[in-house]
Amino acid sequence: MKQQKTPASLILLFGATGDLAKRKLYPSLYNLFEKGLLSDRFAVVGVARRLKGNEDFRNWVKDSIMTFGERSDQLEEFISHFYYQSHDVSDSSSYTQLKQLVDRLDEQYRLEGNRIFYLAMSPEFFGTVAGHLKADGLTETNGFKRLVIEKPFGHDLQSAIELNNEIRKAFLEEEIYRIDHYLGKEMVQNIEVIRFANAIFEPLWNNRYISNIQVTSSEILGVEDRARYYDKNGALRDMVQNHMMQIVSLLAMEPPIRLTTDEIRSEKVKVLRALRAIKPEEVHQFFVRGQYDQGMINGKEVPAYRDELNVSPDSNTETFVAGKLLIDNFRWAGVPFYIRTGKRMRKKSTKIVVQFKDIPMNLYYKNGSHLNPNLLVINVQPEEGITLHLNVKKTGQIMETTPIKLNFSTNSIDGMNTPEAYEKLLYDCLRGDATNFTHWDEVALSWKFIDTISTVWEQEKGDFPNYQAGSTGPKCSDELLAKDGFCWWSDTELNGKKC
Ligand SMILES: NC(=O)C1=CN([C@@H]2O[C@H](COP(=O)(O)OP(=O)(O)OC[C@H]3O[C@@H](n4cnc5c(N)ncnc54)[C@H](OP(=O)(O)O)[C@@H]3O)[C@@H](O)[C@H]2O)C=CC1
Ligand SMILES: O=C1O[C@H](COP(=O)(O)O)[C@@H](O)[C@H](O)[C@H]1O
Repeated sequence: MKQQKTPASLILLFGATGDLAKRKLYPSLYNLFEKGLLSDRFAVVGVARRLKGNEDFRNWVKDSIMTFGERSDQLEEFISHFYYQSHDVSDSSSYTQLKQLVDRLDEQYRLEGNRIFYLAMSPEFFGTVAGHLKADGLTETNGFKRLVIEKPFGHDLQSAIELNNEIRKAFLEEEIYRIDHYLGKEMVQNIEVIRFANAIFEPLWNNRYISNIQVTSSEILGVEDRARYYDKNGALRDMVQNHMMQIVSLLAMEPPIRLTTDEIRSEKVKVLRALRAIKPEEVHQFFVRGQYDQGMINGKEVPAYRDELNVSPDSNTETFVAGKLLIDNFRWAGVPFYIRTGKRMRKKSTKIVVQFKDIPMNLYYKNGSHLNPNLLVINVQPEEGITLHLNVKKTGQIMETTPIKLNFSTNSIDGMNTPEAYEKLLYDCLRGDATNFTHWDEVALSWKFIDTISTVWEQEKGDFPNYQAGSTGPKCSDELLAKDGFCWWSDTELNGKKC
């Protein structure tokens, strides 16, 4: 099917000089433009404080694309659609002027009143901006209006409810696009296709045949220059509440009756509703945490988390989380979903491993054959693809088995994938497809689950630091699986070492 062009639209980008806009949004929009997927009738208005005017802004965007994207001869034409307003979002008087600019561009580019409001700035401003957009008439338009909102969506359930109530005064739920960039990743989107387009997987996709599922997202990076945000949030809120729980929902959901936004979301929500709530006294049994110490990464010494800029020297913030989730429904009763994420780990890798149950009997034991469990590995990044681990006969005279891998890999276009994820999500949002954005019900249910864990962790001092930068995380993470008789399928194990 040929990809459709997006409808004529205006993108009003708050936080136009920020890191996210520069590294991800401009290169992604440019890719859409270059591929001919962006309507010729588009305009972008950037809002921030530090630049002076259109010219300054266009150079800024150009620089972003030349640094983080690919330059081509269409760049000048692309940036001619960019406009800027220097504006402090807490200053109520600036919105009238912004409305005039937006209305003028609407006419100039024949945008039919279609408006995307993208909030790529600190969450403390989300409510204020949404309120002004309505009060000052920017949301009064004949076309569509959509609010794209970045993470974090709240700090806990209560703050998320408050934020949601604020933005709902100006936008309907179906007009709100809550970004979870993992949902824009090629292989995360592929989970659904692997499951629902292959007769060999779906009949086995349940507690009769699967022993456990593991989702790992490890990063080499530390907190970089985001410590002010990160130290108040930690890995549980930064990665687990959103990305990891979204992946679990996609792995565990029932087949939707059709591939519409509502049907898919409704199945994901059912998974989150079936998630077994952890009681405060059970937190240690189900979740463990870590914080990195100094160590070596790629031959370079890196500091401990507590020595990073803007991190408190006695910080109790976790940079690593591993947990066990149980889904109490007919399909998944008794199957643990293990999740693990951490900063300053040995490798950048996001991977899902589905471990199938052992067959009832090993007929080949007499020749010393150890049968490895069958595994389906979904490589999300940096490699993209799937690997199926099977046992076959070792070539030769005796009936001996040997493990093999059937491998499908698609080389990722952008190495780390993230710009591509934003490109897909921007494209979806412009076309009004909210499937790969999180619904309020999903946000609320995942905060409800997470809140018990964070409350317990905040009340107790973590035994930190407890893992070296450049390692695979703290010992307690391995112990979490070992007590259930499993181990993490890291690269060494996947490459033949026994688990
Ligand atoms: N960076 C990333 O990789 C990711 C970021 N996010 C989320 O995206 C959002 C933006 O993050 P990021 O780009 O890193 O943040 P930055 O701190 O880099 O950028 C913040 C932006 O907001 C603008 N701004 C700040 N205060 C005001 C104000 N009072 N009035 C007008 N503009 C203001 C800044 O511009 P100026 O100073 O010129 O006014 C700047 O453009 C956050 O919610 C973050 O959690 C999510 C995932 C990844
Ligand atoms: O949302 C976030 O994700 C990134 C990791 O994203 P990836 O696409 O590189 O896997 C993480 O570094 C960041 O802390 C978090 O806010």
